[in-house]
Amino acid sequence: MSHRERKFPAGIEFPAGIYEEYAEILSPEAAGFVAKLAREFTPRVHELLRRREERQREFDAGVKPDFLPETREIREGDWTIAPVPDDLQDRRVEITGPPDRKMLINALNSGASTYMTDLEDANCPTWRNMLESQYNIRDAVNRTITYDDPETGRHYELNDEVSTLIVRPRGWHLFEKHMLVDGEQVPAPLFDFGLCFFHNAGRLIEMGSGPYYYLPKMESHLEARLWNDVFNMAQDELGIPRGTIKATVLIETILATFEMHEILYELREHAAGLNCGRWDYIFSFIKKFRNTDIILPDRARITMTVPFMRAYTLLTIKTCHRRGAHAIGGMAAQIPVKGDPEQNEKAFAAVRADKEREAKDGHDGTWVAHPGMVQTAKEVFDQYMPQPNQIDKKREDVHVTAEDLLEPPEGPITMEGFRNNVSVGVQYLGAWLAGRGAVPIFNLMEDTATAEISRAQVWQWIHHPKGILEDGTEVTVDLFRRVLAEELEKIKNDIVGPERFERDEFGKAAELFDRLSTQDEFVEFLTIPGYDYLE
Ligand SMILES: CC(=O)SCCNC(=O)CCNC(=O)[C@H](O)C(C)(C)COP(=O)(O)OP(=O)(O)OC[C@H]1O[C@@H](n2cnc3c(N)ncnc32)[C@H](O)[C@@H]1OP(=O)(O)O
Ligand SMILES: O=CC(=O)O
Ligand SMILES: [Mg+2]
Repeated sequence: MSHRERKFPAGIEFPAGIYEEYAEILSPEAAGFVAKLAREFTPRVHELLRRREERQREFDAGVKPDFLPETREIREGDWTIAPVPDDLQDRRVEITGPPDRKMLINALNSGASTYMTDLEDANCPTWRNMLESQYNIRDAVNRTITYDDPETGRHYELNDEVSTLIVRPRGWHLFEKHMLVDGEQVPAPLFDFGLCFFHNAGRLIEMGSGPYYYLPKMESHLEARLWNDVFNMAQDELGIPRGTIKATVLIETILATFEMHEILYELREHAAGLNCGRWDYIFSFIKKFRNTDIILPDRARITMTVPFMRAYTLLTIKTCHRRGAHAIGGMAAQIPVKGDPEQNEKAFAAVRADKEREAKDGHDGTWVAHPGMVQTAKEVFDQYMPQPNQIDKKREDVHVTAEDLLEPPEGPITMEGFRNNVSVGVQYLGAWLAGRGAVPIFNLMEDTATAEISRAQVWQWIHHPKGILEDGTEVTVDLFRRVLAEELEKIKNDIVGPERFERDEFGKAAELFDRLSTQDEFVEFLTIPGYDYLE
């Protein structure tokens, strides 16, 4: 039946229609469920986004974030989160990736403890991608997913033992323009979570697992409260007991770091831990303080061992363990390097070192971007964490102040760093506009969060009086445009080749990157203007 003949509850529209092959995903019942969530919660989403703008105005005026006086009792009180199910107890290696059919199968078969399938940083939100992802996830949950690669002839299917599935919906700042409820775009997280929960929660529970999520890019405990209310309503609607959903929150904004106890408290019936989303965290740090004195050096110098990043991860571990929650580490961007044994060895050594630091610090697990890295991360955690998790390592020796969290690392801005940001930024946008949300660039995994760092630095260095290269050259719009033109030539001739250069629409990517970098107002998320370019 075509979607036009199907009867949707009043007030629901799909302005671009529905691809017939994914029609079951947007059944009238599923769409009605999403619409209920949207009617109930859309006004609160807008209110919380306005609050983000207000706080930004405060930072622009010189106010520094701090721990909240009004929630002191929560920080000082003795409470823990509700127990987590067995299949979330041991999370030593978590693989992530977009819900592409082949990658879903490969990730679930990878030997990682869990797999976070990503509708967010690793995914480009075209209408087709959003529906196909839901379709693929549903097939994976039902264990019916298969894939036959037309290029290699290889057949893919799930092993008997697979990783525990966790889904990451988009963040509160995005709206799904292809579904309207009473004329308003549906908040993207409600669309993603709503469909996923509606189609899969019952089956997951039947199979002895549960509806598990990762929640991205939150900036306050009030945003966590909103998620908690969404979960309660969703569970009530489907007759699933409250507390069945388990959600891990990414601490990946500088503001969320000041409210970690509060976030866990709001979600205490549904919380499954916190994760150090390091790439968005760096982006958020640059973004929030862009109009202040704080300016960060080259992206390559902002490592996990600089003091403010260490302060953040150690405080996350201490906070989680006090509340009986898992503290998951983050993503090292290195992936296996094909055809270059020396670079390959370096990539593995970098991942090993990163995971060793995390395991020794007390993290209860970590992220990898590629199946080839699962074994390395597992070996490290097996060595330092023979038990399922190390929540009993309370890290009471850790003392982190607001000043520690806000101390920017020293270091130069170099021409090499500037060029790298320009090249990575435009290469990523080229891929993203062509529908791919995660790509290898210069032997590193790049996704929305890492690309945001590159383009935010370019904007800040152009607009900030301290945006001066170590050789004394001032970073200006003219310099940016010259470097962009030169980097585009290199990309076309030496990196992707003229054919992919055309196909991936580098013309549009350069136009968008120029806009993001040179316009006076900083764009909050590149995906917002980027979305206007998608069908
Ligand atoms: C900041 C953050 O938010 S981090 C979390 C979000 N980011 C991510 O999840 C990125 C995940 N990683 C990826 O998407 C990919 O690894 C990329 C794009 C970086 C590289 O992918 P490719 O170029 O395809 O890598 P490569 O060619 O080495 O892949 C080899 C095999 O591993 C598979 N593979 C690679 N990465 C993954 C993954 N993350 N999950 C599942 N399978 C994967 C490929 O599909 C391929 O399978 P095949 O041998 O059956 O054909
Ligand atoms: O989502 C993870 C991050 O590092 O950003
Ligand atoms: Mg992120």
